Amino acid sequence: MTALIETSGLTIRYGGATILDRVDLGIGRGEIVTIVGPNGSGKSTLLRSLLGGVSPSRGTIRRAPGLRIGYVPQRLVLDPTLPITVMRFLGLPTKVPSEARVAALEAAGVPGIGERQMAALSGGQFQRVMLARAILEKPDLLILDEATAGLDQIGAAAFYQRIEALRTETGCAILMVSHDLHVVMSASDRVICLNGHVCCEGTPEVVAEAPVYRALFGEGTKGTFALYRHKHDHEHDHVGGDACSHGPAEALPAADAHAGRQSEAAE
Ligand SMILES: Nc1ncnc2c1ncn2[C@@H]1O[C@H](COP(=O)(O)OP(=O)(O)OP(=O)(O)O)[C@@H](O)[C@H]1O
Repeated sequence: MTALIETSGLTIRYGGATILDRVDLGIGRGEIVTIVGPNGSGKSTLLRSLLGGVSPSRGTIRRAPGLRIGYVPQRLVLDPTLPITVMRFLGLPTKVPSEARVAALEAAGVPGIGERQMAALSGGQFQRVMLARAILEKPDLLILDEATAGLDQIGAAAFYQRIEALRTETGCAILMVSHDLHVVMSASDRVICLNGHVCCEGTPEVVAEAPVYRALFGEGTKGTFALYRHKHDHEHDHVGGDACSHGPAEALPAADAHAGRQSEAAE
């Protein structure tokens, strides 16, 4: 299986500053990948470059032909005085049949709020509407930039649960930036720790134990993730599961983990 999107030696410079340095990354079909990293480590820049908004200074980004990407931004500020219903919002900027908009709201876990005013939504409902908007793209890859920022723990857990269900229902891959180093969705097949370059990657458990992750985030996180979990009544195809075979001290070589995943995922 080839990756949906793949970067090779991706380097982004703004002026004289190197923001991303030779990042190699690949997202396979149906994978859930979470990016963590300190403020200013280049997470949003990486997403922007994958979305095509920033051109590489060096290196390449390869997208599978016809790749459809849905994007849930970090925040979208709407004029609170603007009277616009959820249904109308979902019809902008391109006209979408109302049945599709209703179905997207259902898939996002907020059926029946179509006639509500956007300005009257709670933070969690607003993010679900943004998710519905991304779902309308029928994405192969859903990219979320700190989509649970501002949600409380229960709201974030419910949001993650919906994301995981979406992957199961549609088979789309998920790439998300987590705003909270303590809380990473446990369904992540892979966590990538970014600090201008890929520091380490692997399953959430492996990254949480990686010395480089602990060195980067220190005692502030007690060196661990508080993983969001919920009961599973089904099995996941953990394409990144090869990283489990590495002991904690072996979680450093990001490129190796990626290569292992690629070969395991090969059909
Ligand atoms: N358009 C730009 N021009 C110049 N510098 C930029 C630009 N966009 C981002 N940067 C710089 O690139 C670095 C990485 O920013 P980025 O927003 O990608 O980090 P981040 O990891 O998403 O941060 P945060 O966790 O705070 O959201 C920062 O130092 C930022 O100031």
